[in-house]
Amino acid sequence: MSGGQTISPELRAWMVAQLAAGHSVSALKQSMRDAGWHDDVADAALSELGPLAPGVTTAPAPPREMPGPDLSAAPLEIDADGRKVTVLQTMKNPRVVVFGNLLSDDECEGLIAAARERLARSLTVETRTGGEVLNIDRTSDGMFFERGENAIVARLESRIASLLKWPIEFGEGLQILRYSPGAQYRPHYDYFDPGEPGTPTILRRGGQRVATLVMYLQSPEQGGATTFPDVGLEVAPVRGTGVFFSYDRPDPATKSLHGGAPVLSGEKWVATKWLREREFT
Ligand SMILES: O=C(O)CCC(=O)C(=O)O
Ligand SMILES: [Fe+2]
Repeated sequence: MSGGQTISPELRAWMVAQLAAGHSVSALKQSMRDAGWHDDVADAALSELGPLAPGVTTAPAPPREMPGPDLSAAPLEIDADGRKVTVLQTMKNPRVVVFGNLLSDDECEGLIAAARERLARSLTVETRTGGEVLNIDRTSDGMFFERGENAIVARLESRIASLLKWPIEFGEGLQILRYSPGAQYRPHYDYFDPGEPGTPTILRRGGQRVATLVMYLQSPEQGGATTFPDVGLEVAPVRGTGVFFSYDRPDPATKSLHGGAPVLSGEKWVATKWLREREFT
């Protein structure tokens, strides 16, 4: 692209006015994205504004530290707190790593057994009170464990911290989801949408989510892959394995859009660990 010709005088005036009115660069970018601009074009337009908007830097933020396994020596196996976790597949953009031998069968069964009672209870409560709006985007049943709530959860959390080199305290409690036939989780981002009014409140508990580890506790018979529609990737939901993905900013450009494809037969159970920027309180 040739420099300096991206924006019309009208657009320039609008951008300057938005910034002068106190709107953030990211809000401006979101408006441009909503209007159909591609991120790289919006970035180029914003960088042209530089001299007109003193104090506003549009230079890319320095690379931040991110959770993730150390793959610098291309290991086939990683010792994670005493367990030999295998590296089955990796992708750079989006950042995706598929792990094998992440959990034992006993651990998978233990988590399911502990979650099952609570799922039953929470479903009863919901039906009785009519509370909790039915979410058509996610038709699985779910519950959360507290961090360190039982021995299996605690062991798994220290394994994850070692594997992904991220403090236990920066992780949310483990979420368990059960998908019956027909259930799915439509493609979504796990980070909190900066444009949503509730997001600043959510971010007070540990900042943004920066990575997700989905662990398969029970394979369905058919269906139920974890899909990454931007890159056409489908990860098979095989018990004991897991898929890790990270996103260094709350932006679709991370290509971290993902979902749980409909389960066609059998039941799929997953445990999800979300990692935050800071200590999650
Ligand atoms: O069930 C899956 O494969 C995906 C789960 C997921 O996206 C989530 O828990 O955020
Ligand atoms: Fe997700």
